[in-house]
Amino acid sequence: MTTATATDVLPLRVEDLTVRFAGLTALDGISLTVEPGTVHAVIGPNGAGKSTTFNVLSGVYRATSGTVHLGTRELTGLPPHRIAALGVARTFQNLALPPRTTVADSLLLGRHRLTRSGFVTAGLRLPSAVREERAHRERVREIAEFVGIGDQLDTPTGALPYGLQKLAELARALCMEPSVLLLDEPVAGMTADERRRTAAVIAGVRDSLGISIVLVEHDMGVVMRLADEVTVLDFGRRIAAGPPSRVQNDPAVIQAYLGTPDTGDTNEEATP
Ligand SMILES: Nc1ncnc2c1ncn2[C@@H]1O[C@H](COP(=O)(O)OP(=O)(O)OP(=O)(O)O)[C@@H](O)[C@H]1O
Repeated sequence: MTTATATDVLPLRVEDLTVRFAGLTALDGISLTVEPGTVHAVIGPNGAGKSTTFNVLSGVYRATSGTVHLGTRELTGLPPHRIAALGVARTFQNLALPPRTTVADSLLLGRHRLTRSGFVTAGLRLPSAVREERAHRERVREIAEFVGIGDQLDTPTGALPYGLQKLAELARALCMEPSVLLLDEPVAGMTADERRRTAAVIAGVRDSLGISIVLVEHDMGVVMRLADEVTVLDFGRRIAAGPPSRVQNDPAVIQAYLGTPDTGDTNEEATP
């Protein structure tokens, strides 16, 4: 499987990002840098602003102020398809693959922006279009094998177990040949086995492909094992940042997850 080289992957820089919705400040001056080839987790209690961060990075929401750059290229304000074309791919919290389409064809959809033959040449089955499609199918097979679903290429995605559907979605994002991958709760709803398997694939995407990953995830075990760097949000503000071991023991983070001691509002499972 082809790998990205250090020069292909640029840092993703978020600077002083603020997003307001009709009086509510969802993000309040957030800054973070995703270094090339690292996993950067964005965590925080419900409503902290994680999804809003993702939606700005992928162009779904517009920033009220602040900037996002990939290397020197400004992404702020670009529409989602332009951001994707610049190499920032995302997966969704909920399954988004067409259930009756085979895994192979679903992954081919991910290669749409890399397809050069127009649909007339493809429709006429010109040799150039046939060659191009064969090359894309070969790459789809490689990527499917990389995430461990190579023997499911002819299966309709809807017939796969849940964990494999999520991996197919990750594979579709990889089919865009991104340099940055935004993963929105990639292990949510999975069994322990599926979580382990998916975490290993994500580590492989970083270690073997050199792709940078922004990870929003509630499963603290997965975050602490995978992340090189963690940014913690609470009520739209960055309350801590650093390597997992440091963030895990930060009193502000513990307090944000547990609630203030005098409210008695505790949630042991969510403790980082
Ligand atoms: N489109 C929107 N319109 C209005 N308010 C929004 C919108 N999107 C998010 N918000 C608000 O912004 C705040 C941050 O929400 P966000 O979804 O980013 O949090 P989150 O950390 O992803 O939470 P969760 O873990 O529950 O998914 C919340 O108060 C939310 O209600």
